[in-house]
Amino acid sequence: MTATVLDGKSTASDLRETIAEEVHQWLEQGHARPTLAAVLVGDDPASQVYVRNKERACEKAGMHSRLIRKPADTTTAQLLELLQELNGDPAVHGILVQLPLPASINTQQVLDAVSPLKDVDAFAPENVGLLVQGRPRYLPCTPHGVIQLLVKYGLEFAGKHVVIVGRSDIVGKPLANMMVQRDLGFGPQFANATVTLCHSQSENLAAITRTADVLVAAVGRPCLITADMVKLGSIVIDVGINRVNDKLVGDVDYTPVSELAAAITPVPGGIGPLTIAMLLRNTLTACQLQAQGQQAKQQG
Ligand SMILES: Nc1nc(=O)c2c([nH]1)NC[C@@H]1CN(c3ccc(C(=O)N[C@@H](CCC(=O)O)C(=O)O)cc3)C=[N+]21
Ligand SMILES: [Mg+2]
Repeated sequence: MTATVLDGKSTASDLRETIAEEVHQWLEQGHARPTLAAVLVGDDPASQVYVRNKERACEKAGMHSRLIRKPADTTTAQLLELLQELNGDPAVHGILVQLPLPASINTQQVLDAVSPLKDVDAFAPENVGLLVQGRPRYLPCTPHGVIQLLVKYGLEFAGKHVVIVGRSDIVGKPLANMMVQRDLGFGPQFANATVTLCHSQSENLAAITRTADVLVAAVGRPCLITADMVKLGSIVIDVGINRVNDKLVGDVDYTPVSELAAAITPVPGGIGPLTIAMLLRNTLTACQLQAQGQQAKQQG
């Protein structure tokens, strides 16, 4: 078997076009231009690339992006002050604090300072709770991208065994929460999974992953998923982004696994571009929610 390669790049491009049209209509109705503020601390080269991609994607979709660069020696207190300003700025709708932050910074404290209404990463406890309860305000960008790609290719997963490797707050945990729901708006066939969430302490990892109908790798370790860990005819989603000798690779040993799987995502060109498209979606949603809030206040 040779796997279908799931094209995240073209799927993301289609989604961005749809979002751009919605932004256009939104502006025609006389609303404010959706604006994302991205906070980048220090000079991590990978973060520079992501943030630049996000900026470019925003502009192409008709949104504003405001990049706020801070030196690596910025203090936690200074970031808290910056976030208070952005929270209070009515021209800023979405706020993203690019991770990882320098080790000297209290990351949790900084993330907690982002207003839940502007939290386009869906990291805030309130937004995580709403998602767990099946009534999300924002869908987390990378997990949302995974589901959008499965929807695009008609790869239904209701009742299937989805095995996620990696329990991060940015991918593994929220994706598990999404896939287990009854319906998040993609239809019940793109929900209702039987989800197993694995991590570094899981015993017999390969025995579990071999039972996966859909296997998601989200750890950040090259070649973590080898062919012996994959069921014939399964769907393999590689969320890993690793730089090896200046080359970008995922967490999956791609060539041997692609000979077993029915469908597989490449790296690059898989989930990464979808993450950015879903960030644009959340920025538009943020702008719409804040316009509603303003209207409610005026009607008081
Ligand atoms: N607050 C926060 N939110 C994030 O969503 C967030 C973050 N911090 N920190 C870092 C991770 C990683 N991430 C990626 C986004 C796009 C690509 C992407 O577009 N990748 C391209 C290749 C890009 C390249 O060439 O480096 C691809 O896979 O084809 C990758 C990774 C978002 N993250
Ligand atoms: Mg820290």
